[in-house]
Amino acid sequence: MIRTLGLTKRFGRITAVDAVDLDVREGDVYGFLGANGSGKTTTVRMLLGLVLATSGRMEVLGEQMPGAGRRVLPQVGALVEGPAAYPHLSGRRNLALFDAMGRGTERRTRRARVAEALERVGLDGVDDRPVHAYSLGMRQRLGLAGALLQGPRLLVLDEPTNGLDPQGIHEIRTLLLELNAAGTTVFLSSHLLAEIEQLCTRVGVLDRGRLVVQDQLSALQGLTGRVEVHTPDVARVRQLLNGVVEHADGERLLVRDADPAALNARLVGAGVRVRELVPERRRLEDVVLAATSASADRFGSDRGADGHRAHGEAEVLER
Ligand SMILES: Nc1ncnc2c1ncn2[C@@H]1O[C@H](COP(=O)(O)OP(=O)(O)OP(=O)(O)O)[C@@H](O)[C@H]1O
Repeated sequence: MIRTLGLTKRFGRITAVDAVDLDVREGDVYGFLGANGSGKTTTVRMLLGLVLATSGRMEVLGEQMPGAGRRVLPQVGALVEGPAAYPHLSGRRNLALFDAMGRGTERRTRRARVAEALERVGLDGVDDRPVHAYSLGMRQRLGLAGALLQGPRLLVLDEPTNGLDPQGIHEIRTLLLELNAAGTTVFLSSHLLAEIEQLCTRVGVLDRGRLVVQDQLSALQGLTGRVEVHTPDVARVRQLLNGVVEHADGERLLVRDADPAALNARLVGAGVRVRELVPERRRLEDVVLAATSASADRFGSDRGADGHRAHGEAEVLER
């Protein structure tokens, strides 16, 4: 759905986007993650033909961009930072104008299209208020409604939950998952790890303009080769598994063992009361922080208890 090769954008001496190779596949909910200033918005703007690339190639829906923009963009719903609207007009009126500007949109069905888009984003009850009376969250929803008008094959959203309260974030997340289940590919940028983790199937991470990670979320959250065991019989487990208990925190132990079933059988066989036993998975946060060391603090979290680098693969990709 989106492929770029060596996509680069320079603003004078600043390289905002540096040789990025994006690979967004049909059916993905692709999370484009990066700290503030890492180049997300600039990339999104290039994909939509709003900014010209300095160098590199881009394909959207299988066609070369920006050349094929007239054919491609009507099939792409977009929400880029700070959606614009006429403040003195209602949300409904704004959407009708927006729809009228779209290519080949049928006038006869406009009213129904606008009503459906307003309903989808939960604005149908307040649609006659002028937009200047909208909260930031309502404006964001209106922008999203605009992106949905044409029933797009691909949605490109720059920080779609910006300014929304937790309830609003939950509603947008549900909406995006519904749209995706109905066949829409979603590409969204965010600086929020938790948002990406809850929503996305595939993840790309930008660090100072460079794509340092790109993989399926499930692969990034791969097994660590450790098993987390919760038990009141901590001393007994330590005695039984001499040397492979790597970490203990109260009744929670981390055991170096790649076979949870065998471990469980051994512990239970020895009379240990096992409350919970799960294979440990890498956290997206650790993968991202390992790959973006210089900007770690900008994601607003620490490196974890032992400060370790989580994953060799991410280190290879690191500059
Ligand atoms: N029009 C411009 N002129 C000069 N520099 C720019 C321009 N647009 C962006 N930049 C610079 O390019 C870099 C990347 O900016 P960009 O807005 O793409 O990042 P971002 O990841 O979207 O950040 P944010 O989350 O804060 O929106 C920044 O250093 C920014 O200052």
